[in-house]
Amino acid sequence: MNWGETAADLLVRVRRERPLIHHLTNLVVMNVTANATLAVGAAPVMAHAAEEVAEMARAARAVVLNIGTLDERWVDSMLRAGRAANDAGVPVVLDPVGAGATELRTRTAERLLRELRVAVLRGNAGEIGVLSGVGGRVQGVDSAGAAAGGAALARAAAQRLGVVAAVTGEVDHVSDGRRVAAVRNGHRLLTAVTGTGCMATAVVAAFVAVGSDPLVAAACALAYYGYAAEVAAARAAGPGSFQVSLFDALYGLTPAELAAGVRIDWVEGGAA
Ligand SMILES: Nc1ncnc2c1ncn2[C@@H]1O[C@H](COP(=O)(O)OP(=O)(O)O)[C@@H](O)[C@H]1O
Ligand SMILES: Cc1ncsc1CCOP(=O)(O)O
Ligand SMILES: [Mg+2]
Repeated sequence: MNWGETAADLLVRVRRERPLIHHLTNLVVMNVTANATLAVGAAPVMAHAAEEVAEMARAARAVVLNIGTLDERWVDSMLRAGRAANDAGVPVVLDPVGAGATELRTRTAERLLRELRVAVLRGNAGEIGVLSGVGGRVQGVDSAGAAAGGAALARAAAQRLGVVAAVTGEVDHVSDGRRVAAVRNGHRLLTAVTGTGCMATAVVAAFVAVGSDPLVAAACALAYYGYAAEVAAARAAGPGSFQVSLFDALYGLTPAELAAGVRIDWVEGGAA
């Protein structure tokens, strides 16, 4: 499989089709994830009201559920949106922000995974470690480590939870329970800006909206995002200018540049 060509094709499709991405997301990243969705070439809408989320989810090409600043009403809206998306065949992408840090977050992420069909679960190692049962620790919204490495963790999470699991970190690992891909793009400045995991999830949703294989779409999305971060870091003086440059790089990368910059390989199960 030629990962560079595949990622470039998916980027072209996002920009051509401009899929609507319905986000139920947190108060911290509401604006930056809408802008990341736009910079990729997709169309964001943020909608939380119980009265409208089912209708909006049915009209979308992907739904993002992000529990970063959850409360009871938002969880109810997430379940309604997720059920409508499942019924309409619209993929659901879950970001379990802070699962493992508090009971509420852990229980809510588990409930969403139990009651909905989640296409892609994107989280840090601690969050996925907790939710998969492999073991992990989470402090606030950050990973404090997991009981297994990324590849084993992604595979176990996918198998146990019935999802494509995308475990991010210095290297990202994406698995459907059989195949595991490693994504080696990225830059450490991503750890110096809040919301960069949530933005990664938004980019994954845009690629999953146009792709037929959620593992491949998620891996290509993370490579694109990580490569954009590499380009942005080269132009940045620190976290502030890096965040601005990241939007510019996501927007400005050409498919040919992406094809040349992608660093993905199969760790297990994929064709050569
Ligand atoms: N040490 C690192 N070096 C390079 N990229 C990283 C590093 N840590 C995380 N990233 C990247 O930052 C983004 C957010 O990942 P992560 O920090 O795991 O999520 P979260 O912000 O949800 O905890 C991902 O694109 C990931 O690849
Ligand atoms: C700081 C914070 N607190 C609640 S949500 C949030 C943003 C977390 O974003 P990310 O997981 O992408 O760093
Ligand atoms: Mg996060």
